[in-house]
Amino acid sequence: MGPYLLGIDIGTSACKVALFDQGGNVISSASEEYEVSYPKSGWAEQNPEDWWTGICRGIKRVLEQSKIPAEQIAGIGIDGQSWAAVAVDREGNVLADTPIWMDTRANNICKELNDRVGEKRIFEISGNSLQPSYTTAKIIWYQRNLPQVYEHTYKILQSNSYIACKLTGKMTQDVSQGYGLHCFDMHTGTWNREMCEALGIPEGLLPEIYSCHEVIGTVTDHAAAQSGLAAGTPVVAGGLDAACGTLGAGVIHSGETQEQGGQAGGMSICMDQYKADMRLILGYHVIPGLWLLQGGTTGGGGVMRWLERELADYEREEGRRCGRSSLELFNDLAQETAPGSDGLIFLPYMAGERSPIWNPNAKGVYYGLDFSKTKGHLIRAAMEGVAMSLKHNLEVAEHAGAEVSVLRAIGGSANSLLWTQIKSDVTGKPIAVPSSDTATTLGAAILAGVGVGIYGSFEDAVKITVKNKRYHVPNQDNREVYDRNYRNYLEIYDSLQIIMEK
Ligand SMILES: Nc1ncnc2c1ncn2[C@@H]1O[C@H](COP(=O)(O)OP(=O)(O)O)[C@@H](O)[C@H]1O
Ligand SMILES: O=C(CO)[C@@H](O)[C@H](O)COP(=O)(O)O
Repeated sequence: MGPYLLGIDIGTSACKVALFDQGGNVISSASEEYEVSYPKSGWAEQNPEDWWTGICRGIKRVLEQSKIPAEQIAGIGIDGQSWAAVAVDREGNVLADTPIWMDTRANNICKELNDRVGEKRIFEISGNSLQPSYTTAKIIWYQRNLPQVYEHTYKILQSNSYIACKLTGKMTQDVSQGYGLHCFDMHTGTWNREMCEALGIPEGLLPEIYSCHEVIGTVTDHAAAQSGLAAGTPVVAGGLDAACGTLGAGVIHSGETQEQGGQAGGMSICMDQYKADMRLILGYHVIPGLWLLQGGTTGGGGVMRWLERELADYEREEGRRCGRSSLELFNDLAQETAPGSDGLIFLPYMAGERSPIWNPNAKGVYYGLDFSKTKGHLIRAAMEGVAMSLKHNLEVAEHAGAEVSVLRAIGGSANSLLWTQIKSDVTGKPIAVPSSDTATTLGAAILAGVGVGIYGSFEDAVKITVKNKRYHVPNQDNREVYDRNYRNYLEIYDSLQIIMEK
């Protein structure tokens, strides 16, 4: 066993693999993209086998670039996107593409369960309102719509536990991903038999629950041959991407807050006491004894990814010529536009919206177009709209009693100085950027480091590994224009909601 730790992140747009030394420095890293398919309105699926293929490719690249023998890896941690429902048979074979966290196909099932079981009862046990994005109703959807899949389903896994299973052969459920299921008791961190029965989810489908840093097994010979890892390397249970990113950003004490800019946006407020709110999302942190009160939106970095896909033909070409990315050139265009985008306002509800409005029928909207508006306006307004959805969630959390001071940014969007500054200006909160591209994989690697005993505690691990890169302070000159736009942002949704429901 050597001195290195491997973090694996199953993001929505790509998987990332990063090799760290014990000081938290990235020795090498790789990212492998994959697709989300949207076969019908409200559906968003991925093939878990694509995650595994990407991860194997990523691990090989990381080992090759670093020239570090796989035997030198002391432990592996995996984090992943939330609320998948990976149906596997007894051998761990995937039986169907999984609906991911953006998928709202089970909306009617949620309505039915909320009526039958009772919204309040569900919320009191699970700490969350029952909504279609979560795993719960997706299982019932399989029961009703894919009986041939359901019949052969041995367990339902989450994204990280599926990859942990590919590596070790063990089927597990980590505590931080428990929040995807409303038969998970958020007070005790255990499955709740009574709620399993009420919701119609057989307890046998649910894997045994582990702490996120617990070693669940070691890399099998088969997985070693596929991935290039050394057989026998310890693997910990891992956790939710947002929670691992929270750890990797150094958010480990009550009152500290992570801001998230992956495909999804939002924030996670660390708490040492149970505090739930129907409009937000409650889960366990990857650190025992702590909870995260989260705002989780559907539009984060994904909004920019969509704009880039649709509008960046010129910037891609130009970027190749000048050695910059199309997203960097997009940032330049947005920078040329005035704060407030001259009144252009964007609602980032690109796959319905999760917290705090929970409306699967919500739509993305540009309001305020006229002939003077440019591509720069479209980009900047999109950045501002995502920042306003963050502000909306923060306001609800603060109203519910949470205290938020500094935000610590994670995810690809934090690569953009402009976007991070906009988020700071719009929310009025300072934002520290610890290590934008690697916070999530670092969190996963820290779990492995604590699990195999390299770090004596999470506190020690964070002190040693987490570094600050930048600090953004709200610019008071922009306060008035952003406050005005935010009021309009809320009003535009209120006015359009009735049309969105049709
Ligand atoms: N320079 C940049 N400017 C704006 N957005 C960026 C930049 N770099 C990356 N992003 C955004 O980051 C997102 C990817 O973040 P990441 O944390 O890797 O997401 P995920 O974990 O969901 O796959 C992309 O959707 C992209 O829009
Ligand atoms: O639901 C959450 C966190 O609670 C989302 O953040 C998803 O887990 C997606 O993460 P990214 O792929 O956007 O990083």
